[in-house]
Amino acid sequence: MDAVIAVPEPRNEPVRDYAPGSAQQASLAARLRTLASERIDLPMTIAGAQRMAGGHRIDVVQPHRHAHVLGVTGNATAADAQAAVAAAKEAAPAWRRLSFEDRAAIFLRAADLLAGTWRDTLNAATMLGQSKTCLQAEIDAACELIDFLRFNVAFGRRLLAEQPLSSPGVWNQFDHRPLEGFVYAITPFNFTAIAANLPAAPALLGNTVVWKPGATQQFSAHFTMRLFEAAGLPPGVINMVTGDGIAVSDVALADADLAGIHFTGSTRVFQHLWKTVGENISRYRTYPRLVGETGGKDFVFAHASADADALHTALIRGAFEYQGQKCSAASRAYVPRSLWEGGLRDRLAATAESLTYGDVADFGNFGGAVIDARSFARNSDALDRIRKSAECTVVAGGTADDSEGWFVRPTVVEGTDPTHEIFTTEYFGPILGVHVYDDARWRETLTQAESAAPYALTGSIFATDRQIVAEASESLRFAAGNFYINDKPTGAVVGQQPFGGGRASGTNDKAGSWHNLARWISPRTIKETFAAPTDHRYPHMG
Ligand SMILES: NC(=O)c1ccc[n+]([C@@H]2O[C@H](COP(=O)([O-])OP(=O)(O)OC[C@H]3O[C@@H](n4cnc5c(N)ncnc54)[C@H](O)[C@@H]3O)[C@@H](O)[C@H]2O)c1
Ligand SMILES: N[C@@H](CCC=O)C(=O)O
Repeated sequence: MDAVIAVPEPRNEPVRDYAPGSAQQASLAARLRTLASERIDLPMTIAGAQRMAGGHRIDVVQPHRHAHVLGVTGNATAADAQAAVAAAKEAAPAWRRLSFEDRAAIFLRAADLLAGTWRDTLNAATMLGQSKTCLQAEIDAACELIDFLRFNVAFGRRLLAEQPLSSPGVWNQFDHRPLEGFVYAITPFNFTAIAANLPAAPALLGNTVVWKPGATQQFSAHFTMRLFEAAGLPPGVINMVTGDGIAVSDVALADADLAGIHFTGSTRVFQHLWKTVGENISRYRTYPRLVGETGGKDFVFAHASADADALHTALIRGAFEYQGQKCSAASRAYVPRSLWEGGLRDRLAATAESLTYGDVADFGNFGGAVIDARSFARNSDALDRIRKSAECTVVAGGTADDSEGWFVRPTVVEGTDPTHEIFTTEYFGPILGVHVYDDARWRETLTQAESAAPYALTGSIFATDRQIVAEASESLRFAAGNFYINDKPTGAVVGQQPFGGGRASGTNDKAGSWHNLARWISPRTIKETFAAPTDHRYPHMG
């Protein structure tokens, strides 16, 4: 078709509230019961074919009831990885020849399916496999993923429209090529939407992908792959391999056609991948694009002029929603003594103690369990150290129990030393460190907080005094890629707060924005001259 096609104008997907007695809650509860009653195979998908990975078997369980196995997956071997890389290469020519509109239609259809008949399935899988409450699943597996799919099409269309100037007699064009080679997408356990977006965004722009989800997210990743297929994704465009990824990296990072890594996860793993690419740099046909969004130690800085009610709610939601397992979670707070001793400490402690963590299929619970035994050990070991530390006072929580699920209680710790590990280390659990400062020392405290941790992902300032807001915003300019004024540091919405951070938090390529999509194209500049010169001599030569 000869036309410049407009794409549908995206709007953020409305969030359902699943109120008690609603048809929405009843329908989701029914899907939860069905998925929990089955024990399914969680295979790889390579060139459109499903088969179990060749390595050892891994049980995928409900974190809040770890004896309950939802499905069984396998660890991908080097042979599995080679098959996935080969399938991505094989599918590439036909996929990149399809028009942008044809590719976009597949992902727009996936968004519509997810907004409709697939919504309960992906939400229920995310609740059971990742221990999210219905609201936390809804804002992730439904709304954020629908938004990624729809907004990326609009951002992609805008990128393709970007063309160079042409002077008289010349026509200059950008050919927005996909990368030359395959993209390796490696995704974290904590967001179903991120896991889906990391392979989908490069694929939209004509790349083919090897996707390695986190093993503990494999239950919802399985249904995400089925959703893409239902939307018409051709075989080989996204090839999903399962397990820990070690053998997959051995193969993919050594391949001459590795064109990019799209990673979200811990800083440690991303640095390992980057170093390996560096060691292999002379093997590659082209320099691989390295996009990684990684860890955080996200802060809330409160000034004495802050609204105490808003601050209290932001700390509770920011630190303890999804058990503190958002990369954006508030895990360190700086609070003036007047507010802390004026009631905030007691209120925060009482609310934290009242939060119910339990089975997420019980819609009355505020949260669930942390993801696995490794996370439980990391958090309970930290609590042991905190309890023994002379610089720390546990104000709420401080306990953990893994007898049925990997439960860590919402914990508030007052710390006198702002260089203590509670202000510098990412625990990825429900532990909030609070440093209480003398009101007059807010500026020194702000300066210390700015670089207390190596990360720079999210952060908030709470103040009603505009001078303070302006000064803090300037002083903290490089301390967070997503900065919030009088709001919690979590809950970024696609198209509204493009997400990502700097320093040890990543390459800040802003998932769900044109900035990220630009990393998955390699423009070719074409100059055509209509009346080419036919005399090599210049006028100044006489
Ligand atoms: N900045 C962001 O946008 C963002 C978003 C979500 C999560 N995170 C971060 O992710 C972390 C939590 O997620 P996680 O526990 O899944 O992270 P992780 O780093 O443990 O794992 C991430 C992925 O890397 C894989 N992996 C590990 N070693 C590998 C290797 N050698 N080769 C290939 N794959 C390998 C894992 O299996 C998983 O799929 C936290 O640090 C959190 O801050 C960041
Ligand atoms: N984008 C999410 C966090 C993603 C990381 O886990 C938020 O803004 O809360």
